[in-house]
Amino acid sequence: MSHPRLVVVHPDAGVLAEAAAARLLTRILDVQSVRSPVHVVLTGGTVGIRTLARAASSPLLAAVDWSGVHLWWGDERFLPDGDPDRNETQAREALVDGLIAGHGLPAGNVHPMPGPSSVGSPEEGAAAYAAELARFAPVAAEASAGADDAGSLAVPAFDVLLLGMGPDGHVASLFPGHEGLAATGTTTGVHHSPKPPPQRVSLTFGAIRSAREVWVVAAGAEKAAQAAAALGTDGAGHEVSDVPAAGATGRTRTLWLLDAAAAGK
Ligand SMILES: O=C(O)[C@H](O)[C@@H](O)[C@H](O)[C@H](O)COP(=O)(O)O
Repeated sequence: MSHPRLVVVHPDAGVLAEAAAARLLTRILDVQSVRSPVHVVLTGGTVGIRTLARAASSPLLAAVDWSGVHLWWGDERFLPDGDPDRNETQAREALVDGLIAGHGLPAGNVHPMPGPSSVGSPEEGAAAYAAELARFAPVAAEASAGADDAGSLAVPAFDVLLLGMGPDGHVASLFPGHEGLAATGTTTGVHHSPKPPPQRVSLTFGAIRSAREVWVVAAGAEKAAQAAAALGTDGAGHEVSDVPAAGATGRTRTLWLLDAAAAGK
């Protein structure tokens, strides 16, 4: 990794979500002052969704030109459209549908990962999403810049990629010891997820690491051990296969936004 991770600790999960939301909106504003469109990857999980809900309540919301923003997902639970447990459903309820209804976000700029309502398997969903990602990929040269694995990755130039982290150190739907960790390309189907539901679709590490900035948001004492392991502050060496969050790095910046409990304080 060519740059250090920046760790910012907030007193509690509420302040963390508020600060992450403000940071996200400000980052979108900064990016769209120099380029458009802006590509943001959302995450599921309680902290990720709470961050979106706080963004929906922010006065900064109206400062963003949402017509030039595209929203993607880092992973999705392989559930029917509209299922309340889908990351997309929760994100739409928290923020996205309000952006479409009242802030000029084009519905076509929202790119959910397919589920069983439209494809037959997580693998089919992964393939369909890879094709959608490729539709928005910049020229191959830029797309491959900074990608870890050889060859260009056909994904948009993600400006901010949000990730939650599970107590086992998973990010997106890349779980310790799972085959998805080694997946090449941009997306992968996931089975036997230790976190329900068992079937999912996820970006690969290659797609995650292609992002300009990767932000990991985590709260709660149950995350402290894996956060320390991922950040290398527990004094032990850890393989990414054991602590997937350790492999979540951005091309220009990797930001860890924690509450005090997840920071072990
Ligand atoms: O589909 C999911 O569940 C998420 O994408 C997953 O990666 C989540 O972000 C982490 O499990 C953290 O979730 P919490 O913030 O709820 O602990």
